[in-house]
Amino acid sequence: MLKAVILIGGPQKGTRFRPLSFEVPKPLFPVAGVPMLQHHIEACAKVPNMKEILLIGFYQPNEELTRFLVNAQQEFKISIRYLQEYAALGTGGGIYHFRDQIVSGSPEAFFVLNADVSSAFPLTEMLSFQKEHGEPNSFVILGTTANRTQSLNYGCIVENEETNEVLHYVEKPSTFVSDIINCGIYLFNPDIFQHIGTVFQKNQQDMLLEEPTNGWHRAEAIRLEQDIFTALAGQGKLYVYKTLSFWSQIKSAGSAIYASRLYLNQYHKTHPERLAVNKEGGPKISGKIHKPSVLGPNVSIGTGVTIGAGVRVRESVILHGANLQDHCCVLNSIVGWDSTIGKWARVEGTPSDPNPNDPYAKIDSETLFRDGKLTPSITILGCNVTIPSEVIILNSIVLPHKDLNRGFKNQIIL
Ligand SMILES: Nc1nc2c(ncn2[C@@H]2O[C@H](COP(=O)(O)OP(=O)(O)O[C@H]3O[C@H](CO)[C@@H](O)[C@H](O)[C@@H]3O)[C@@H](O)[C@H]2O)c(=O)[nH]1
Repeated sequence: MLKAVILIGGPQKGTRFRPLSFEVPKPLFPVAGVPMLQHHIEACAKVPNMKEILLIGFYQPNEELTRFLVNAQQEFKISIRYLQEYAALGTGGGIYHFRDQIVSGSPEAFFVLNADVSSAFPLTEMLSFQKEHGEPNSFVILGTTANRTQSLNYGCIVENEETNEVLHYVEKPSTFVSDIINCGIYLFNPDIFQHIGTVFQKNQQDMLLEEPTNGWHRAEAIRLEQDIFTALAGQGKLYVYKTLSFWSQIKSAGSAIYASRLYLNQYHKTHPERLAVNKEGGPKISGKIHKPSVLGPNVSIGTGVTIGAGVRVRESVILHGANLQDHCCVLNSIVGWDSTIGKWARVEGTPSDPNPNDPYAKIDSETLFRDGKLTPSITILGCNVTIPSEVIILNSIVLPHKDLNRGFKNQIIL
């Protein structure tokens, strides 16, 4: 029997997602029309013999999360539970803290997935790889290739090219180590807890030797990457399965639009019913869309959205209840819940897509500011924002409930 754990983190971590994360926890933000996490859950539920999915994080359970869990359990007919950490315990500390829940029922193996990635999730392939390669109780990291410069933003893996054993692991190195990067998707078995346990014991001893500190939970804060993988590399225990299928991180709102595009491409095969097509009997788009409007490519429209005549939308996410009035234009933007864009207004952002001429390029999740200036990025309208008619909003972030009276360029409107 198998299980899966999804690491959903907690509120402090979603800062590059503001102001969208004010309304909805980042893991529930819609990517390609469904909550980010649903893609993980769908992939896990498809794996034969999968018995349970555990979400581990330090969000306070709220109505939105509970509703999502109840709906997902019904839709995917699998047990899904949320386990809340008492503090941020890191990527290894959370699974260690809840190890009894994970090993209950004696799963022979379990997946661990970072919530903030989009992927084709080749989980069954990882299982077959584990059976064919490596020692019976070895662990598998999903890897992909990045270009040299961007590899520094990820965990980097040096492998034995014949056996795929991980010989060397460095988390976000400062100089080039390898172009194989960690995708944040792992296949473990209960043996992993012995390794995490050793680090926990050591942390506890170190703490006893130190001056009393304020973080009493520090021994339990353990990072899989730096504390576990680095030590396991070269021990014949850790292997890398390299995928050629799509994979991208979702750190910023801009990368959510890019991830939507990746999933929408996949929907042609996996979920054609979720795609709008221009034909009789095609999927019904909720909301009122007038004929001369042009939507796409890569546009997701939430429920209850109203779109007037002659509207143009591309590379954007329109969240539920928004109202796009006649002839407005929305490019590379996220339009928040219940926001209104006036007639002939133009809301535009700058995409941060990976270089299309480099097959190994990844999306750069830029910081908000560079050299004291706002980095041009997609435009984000928080919820319930009103943009007047005939103005231009360019590369800006508008906080919720703003009623703008003119156009803005390269600004955060508080
Ligand atoms: N439960 C829990 N989850 C956490 C915690 N800290 C982080 N997470 C979750 O763990 C995932 C990794 O988050 P980060 O710690 O921010 O790491 P990162 O910069 O995304 O890098 C990781 O992912 C890359 C791939 O996207 C890897 O390349 C890299 O090696 C590393 O694993 C995210 O889904 C985040 O929500 C924690 O204390 N508790």
